Amino acid sequence: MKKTSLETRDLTIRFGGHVAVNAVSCAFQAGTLTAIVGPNGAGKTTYFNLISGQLKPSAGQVLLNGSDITSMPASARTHAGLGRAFQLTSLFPNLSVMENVRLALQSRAHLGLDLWNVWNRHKALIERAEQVLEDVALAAKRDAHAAALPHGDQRKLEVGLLMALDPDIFMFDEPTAGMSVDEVPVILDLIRGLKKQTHKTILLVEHKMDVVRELADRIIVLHNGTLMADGDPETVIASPIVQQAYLGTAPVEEAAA
Ligand SMILES: Nc1ncnc2c1ncn2[C@@H]1O[C@H](COP(=O)(O)OP(=O)(O)OP(=O)(O)O)[C@@H](O)[C@H]1O
Repeated sequence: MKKTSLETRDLTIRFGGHVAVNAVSCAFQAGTLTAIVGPNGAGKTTYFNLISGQLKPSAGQVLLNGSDITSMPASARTHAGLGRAFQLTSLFPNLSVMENVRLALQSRAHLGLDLWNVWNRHKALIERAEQVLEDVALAAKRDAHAAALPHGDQRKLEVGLLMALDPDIFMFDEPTAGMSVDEVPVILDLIRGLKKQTHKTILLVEHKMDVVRELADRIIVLHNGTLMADGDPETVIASPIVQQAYLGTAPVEEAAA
């Protein structure tokens, strides 16, 4: 039995009269990549925002390793091991690619004051930063300002920063959106690599069904903020709700009946 690392219980948020996430109860396990799918406006990003602490729920709870973190701020959740790729605009656009990765690594390492130790760890940190840049295929652009990178490279850097933080729980929100076809495999390879670390929990919001089909161990479907399906990829992809949402067959209400 795999260990539950993250759980939401009856998680709900209302914007005025609109219920964007509606009583979603779901447990996520270490060693499992769960894909979250659903039509545009289904509530996927809002659900992520509630988990990572960018939004406060109207009702319900978020639990991390069994502890209630519903009122914990986003930064404390990151320190507790919940990692999400953030938009670069909120990071350090005027620093180089390398400096951004080093800062992410440093914030994780909590360097102390023992100078010898600082030097040794500093060396290890530089090596690790080099590795992260290799992994996201940005080594050649290490000195470029983050803000000057083309969109696809910025997305790769976001993922690189997340890798540098090395959280227990990885949250990816459409990590390959807007990337060119030759950039996509870099990100998919990284996620494949993460899956081999069986103590990691991975959540992936993704529209591309071929990516979902290949990577997911489990799929959950959100529709109008409600959890509509949950199961192994084959079963969920074949379900009427997914067929309708992605392939435009019978209307959902009919299909779900
Ligand atoms: N801050 C907000 N204020 C009001 N309504 C919001 C807010 N954030 C999201 N919504 C609404 O909540 C619903 C869910 O939006 P969300 O972005 O979570 O959907 P999504 O499944 O991620 O969609 P997409 O696949 O298009 O990214 C939408 O109807 C959206 O308009």
